[in-house]
Amino acid sequence: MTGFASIQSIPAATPIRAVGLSKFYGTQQALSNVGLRIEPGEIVGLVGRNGAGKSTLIRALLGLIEVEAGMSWVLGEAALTMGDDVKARLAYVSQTPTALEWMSVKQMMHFVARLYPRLDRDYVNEELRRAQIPIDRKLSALSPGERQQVELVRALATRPELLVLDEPASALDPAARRDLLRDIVGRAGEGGTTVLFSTHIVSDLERVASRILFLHQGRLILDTPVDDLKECVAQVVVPSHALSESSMVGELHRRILADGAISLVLRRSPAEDWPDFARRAGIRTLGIEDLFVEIAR
Ligand SMILES: Nc1ncnc2c1ncn2[C@@H]1O[C@H](COP(=O)(O)OP(=O)(O)OP(=O)(O)O)[C@@H](O)[C@H]1O
Repeated sequence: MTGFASIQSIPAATPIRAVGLSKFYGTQQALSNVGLRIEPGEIVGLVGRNGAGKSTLIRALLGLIEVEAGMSWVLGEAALTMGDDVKARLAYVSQTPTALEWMSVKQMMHFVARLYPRLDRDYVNEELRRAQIPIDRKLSALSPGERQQVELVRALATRPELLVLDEPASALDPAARRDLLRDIVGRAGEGGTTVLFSTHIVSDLERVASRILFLHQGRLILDTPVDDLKECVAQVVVPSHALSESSMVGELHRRILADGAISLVLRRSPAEDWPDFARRAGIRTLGIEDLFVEIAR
């Protein structure tokens, strides 16, 4: 009984944790000192412009690439030396899946079933039938959308504790995308699966993510619950003489407008008020898409 009680009180391992991740490709810095922590059951959306470093971050978090600085842990284990037991609790779908291309869909699923005893074959059969995937066709002969669906079915069928998806919906049609999002929400809600996914599709984020990570030029400039975004991130436009050149506390982004004024994107904590100068200038709240566009300019 004592043993049972103590097992119950052990906290679940943090699905993802990272400190100080920095990555260079040659002289180009793709990640700059990124730290984060994702808790069990969260659905976290990772956004940022093309080339912002999203895929690099995902690969670094999972220990699929080496980094110049920092470290990450997956389900409590150092990512670079993750054991098979942890790998079996994790499912990852890359942006452009290329593995096992010479196999048919059916052969690939049989192969995966041998590696993952937890693979839910009924789910595989049902989902492949529902998506009308030609299961005798080679993976290399599928359309990009079909290929992406097969990978997602494979990943979801292993009933992972942690699901990491890099641009999972990029090749999917609206119906397939809706099914995927429904599945993700269902898994997180009922099954307690933790989900990290990158996307450019802002409406997908708004529909399913509980938290948003905004990556810009390799830096994690925003990490916030989606519900706090409207309250805590805003744009103000101020005359250039009103600001010093150095960036201020809570400043996420600044740019000079055609008339010389400065557009600032600011962040505050829910407990704080906006600074006086910002309230005087006028606060414009930003949705995810507005924020994306403002920072992308
Ligand atoms: N293998 C590589 N060699 C050199 N540079 C790379 C490599 N992989 C990525 N990069 C560069 O690192 C930066 C980040 O790339 P990454 O693929 O992580 O961005 P991303 O945010 O996923 O982009 P996208 O939204 O277009 O998929 C880019 O400037 C990219 O050109």
